[in-house]
Amino acid sequence: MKTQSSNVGVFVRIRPTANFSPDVVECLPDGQTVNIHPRKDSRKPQDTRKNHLSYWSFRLEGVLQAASQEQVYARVCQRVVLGALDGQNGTVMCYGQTGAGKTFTMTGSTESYQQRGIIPRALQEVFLEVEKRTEHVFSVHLSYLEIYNETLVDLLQGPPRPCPRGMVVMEEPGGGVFIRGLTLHPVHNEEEALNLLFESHTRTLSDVKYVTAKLNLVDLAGSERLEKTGSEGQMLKEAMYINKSLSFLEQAILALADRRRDFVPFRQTKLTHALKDTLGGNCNTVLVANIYGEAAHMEDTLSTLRFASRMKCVQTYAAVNEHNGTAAQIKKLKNDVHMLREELSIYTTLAKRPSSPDDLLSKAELADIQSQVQRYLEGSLEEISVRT
Ligand SMILES: Nc1ncnc2c1ncn2[C@@H]1O[C@H](COP(=O)(O)OP(=O)(O)OP(=O)(O)O)[C@@H](O)[C@H]1O
Repeated sequence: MKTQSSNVGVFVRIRPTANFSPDVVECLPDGQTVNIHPRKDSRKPQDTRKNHLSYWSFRLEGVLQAASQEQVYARVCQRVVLGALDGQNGTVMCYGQTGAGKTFTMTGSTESYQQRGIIPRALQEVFLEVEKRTEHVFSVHLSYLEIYNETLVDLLQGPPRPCPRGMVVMEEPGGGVFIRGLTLHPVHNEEEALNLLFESHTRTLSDVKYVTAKLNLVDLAGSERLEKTGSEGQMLKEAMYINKSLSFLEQAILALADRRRDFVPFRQTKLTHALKDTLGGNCNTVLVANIYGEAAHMEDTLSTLRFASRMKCVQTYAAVNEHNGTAAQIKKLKNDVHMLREELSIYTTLAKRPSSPDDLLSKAELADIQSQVQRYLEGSLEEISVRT
């Protein structure tokens, strides 16, 4: 399997607001660096120490300031979608404080067509590509999962009809994950698929191999610190769960970014468990860190950018998920049968016995050979032994 190793692509997108503070959030002309300068507090004495860090600098793959939805899609998501159509898993994820523009980036606004976000654009691109790539047959499936207070919720399952065994994050051999019980809906065009997350599978007819890929489009909950939310009751419970899963996400990312750590705590929450192959696994992963460019939000902006720079150190290993199709398996079995027949005829020739095994072998011997052949084809027997 051809594996491509790369670091998570990290972008920062600044929500355009009336009170943008260029003296606090400084975007360098390289289009990749954002410097955060602490606000000058006139009540505090100025720090005159030499070498005192006077600002924080973050270098990312791109700083998206005043970028249109089209530009954001092209920079952040297009290559991930095209990778998925070639058989590589992909994830695009938005992280940031409440109101900083995660949903706007991921889903977009319904106000105008130009304002549509990554999900509808990705769906459009998938179906345009499916039409273009006529040499392949594609099947696209879509599911929509919400993780709410550590409970997995299938948003496409209609009226409450929970999966009899409940939904569970399951690990596959090879490090992948899937959600058992999450419904996969076949979709045939953009309209059927809009506003939903999706999984795409491609199957090649002419070739004997086919590839599969899943594409995760993730809108995370707001990342602000709990004490700031000032919530009570159910809202407090929600905020606590959000805080818990985002801090476990941060722990997993810290462990992944540290090459000396050989254990990564993925199973602590549903979020990190479900994103296991996205973070450090077989996946092309991109993060958009959504921030406000306002002085009043500097603390949250800093914590979002710190998270983003840790994410930058995480390496993933995207591989084309190639499988042998049923046709290939049938062809292989036919070949095996052919080879076995030839082998058998060589044995009989060598023993100068009549060419038909029926003349040579007793019923029990024949049954034994047939059973050996069957087990050989199934892979449970390495060698066939024939009496000569
Ligand atoms: N780049 C942008 N251009 C125009 N409007 C934006 C942009 N980013 C965000 N907004 C607007 O700001 C508001 C808040 O954005 P959004 O709902 O996307 O925040 P969020 O980060 O998803 O918040 P939450 O954590 O509550 O889900 C929305 O009205 C959205 O339309």
